[in-house]
Amino acid sequence: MDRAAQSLLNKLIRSNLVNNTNQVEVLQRDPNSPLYSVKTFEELRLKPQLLQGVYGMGFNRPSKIQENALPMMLAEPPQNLIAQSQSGTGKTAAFVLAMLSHVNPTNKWTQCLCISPTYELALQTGKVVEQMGRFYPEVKLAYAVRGNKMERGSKIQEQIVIGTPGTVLDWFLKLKLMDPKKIRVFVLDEADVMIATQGHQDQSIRIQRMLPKDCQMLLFSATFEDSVWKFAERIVPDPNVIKLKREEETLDTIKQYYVLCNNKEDKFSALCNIYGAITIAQAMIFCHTRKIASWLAGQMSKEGHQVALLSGEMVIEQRAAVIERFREGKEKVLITTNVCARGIDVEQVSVVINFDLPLDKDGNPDNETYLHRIGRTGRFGKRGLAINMVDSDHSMDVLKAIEKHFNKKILKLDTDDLDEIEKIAN
Ligand SMILES: Nc1ncnc2c1ncn2[C@@H]1O[C@H](COP(=O)(O)OP(=O)(O)OP(=O)(O)O)[C@@H](O)[C@H]1O
Repeated sequence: MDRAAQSLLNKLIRSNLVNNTNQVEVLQRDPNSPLYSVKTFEELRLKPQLLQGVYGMGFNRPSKIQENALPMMLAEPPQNLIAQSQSGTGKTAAFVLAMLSHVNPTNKWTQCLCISPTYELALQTGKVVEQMGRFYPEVKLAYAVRGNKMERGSKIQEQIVIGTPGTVLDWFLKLKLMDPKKIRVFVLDEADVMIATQGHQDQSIRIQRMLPKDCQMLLFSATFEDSVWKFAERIVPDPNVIKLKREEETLDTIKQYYVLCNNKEDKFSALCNIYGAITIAQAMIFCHTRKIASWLAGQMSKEGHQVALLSGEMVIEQRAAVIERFREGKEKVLITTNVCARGIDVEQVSVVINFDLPLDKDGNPDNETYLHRIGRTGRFGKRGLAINMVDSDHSMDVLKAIEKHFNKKILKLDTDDLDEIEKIAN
């Protein structure tokens, strides 16, 4: 699954703010100006209509990233900002609030422009604008996305435009629907997804160059590799920078076991043996390929074990529905592949089963994915259980390598010893 699809999926399944106790790191453009952060939305002196919108969305107080980002974004004169924090920490809500605050509704032209990597992501952001601006109906929103046919030369009256880079360029240059010189706030969302497409990267830079020097530039990203950082610096001159430090994932509270099997069928029977024990809580089962995942799901169902399958063949909406059912506890066991499950946080998962051990594309042990998979159990001090299925000398080597890498013992488990398993699962 590509990054844009992953990001969209994350948005569709997220029902609330990602729980976060991490520190925020702030690098100010002008270190002499006092650092200003807010603990309440009132302190921001938002327009009453917007404060109403914020509370209407069920937000009580600013999230970690919003505490620092909002005062900077709403400052006079406007400040440029690069903000990085993992998805679901409130970035979209923050820049939407900034756009809505800076708009002058009596001016019937585009003043705020936000670009997103895909059509679907642009629509998701638009929804947030609509929700948050619910009590501010004078402010209008237009979507610069493919399929939104516009007549050449007709001027856009909407104050906020959200779109994809190609269509935005067309609206500026070919169709002359808006005047780049009148843009006051420019937002580039999901920079890490944006640069995954070379064309988008070039288009974004072209757009940025057309904007006035004093236009406020804001850039957001969930990750911050060097390439994203380089791109960010080209888009945002003299930036303030806000980063959310990532939570360290550890394996301390997770008990790890392995089960010795001969082949895939053997692994399947071992799984059936422990099904009863693992369904005391919720479990995720990881397979190496879609094919194995659907085979396993089929076999489990035939045996009368209820399982859900999350697979790459499904469209985003179907995947979101499966994850939603799992999250609600309607499904106890979710069978999936690596790719599908990246970034999905389901807090109540307490058992992770590696039906296949994680390998990178060269077939070597993939420690990072291992941590990622089993790190989702044992969160917030809860205890977790990881069971690895080993079915060849090679997979035993992989297991040993993982054990060595994390310097944590992975114990042998006998799946015929039901008493033992019950004890562990409890
Ligand atoms: N201050 C807040 N209080 C409560 N909920 C909030 C707050 N800010 C945002 N949320 C909610 O948290 C969820 C994630 O927020 P948001 O989409 O803004 O995160 P994000 O960092 O932009 O994520 P992504 O990287 O996927 O774009 C949304 O459901 C949003 O409505």
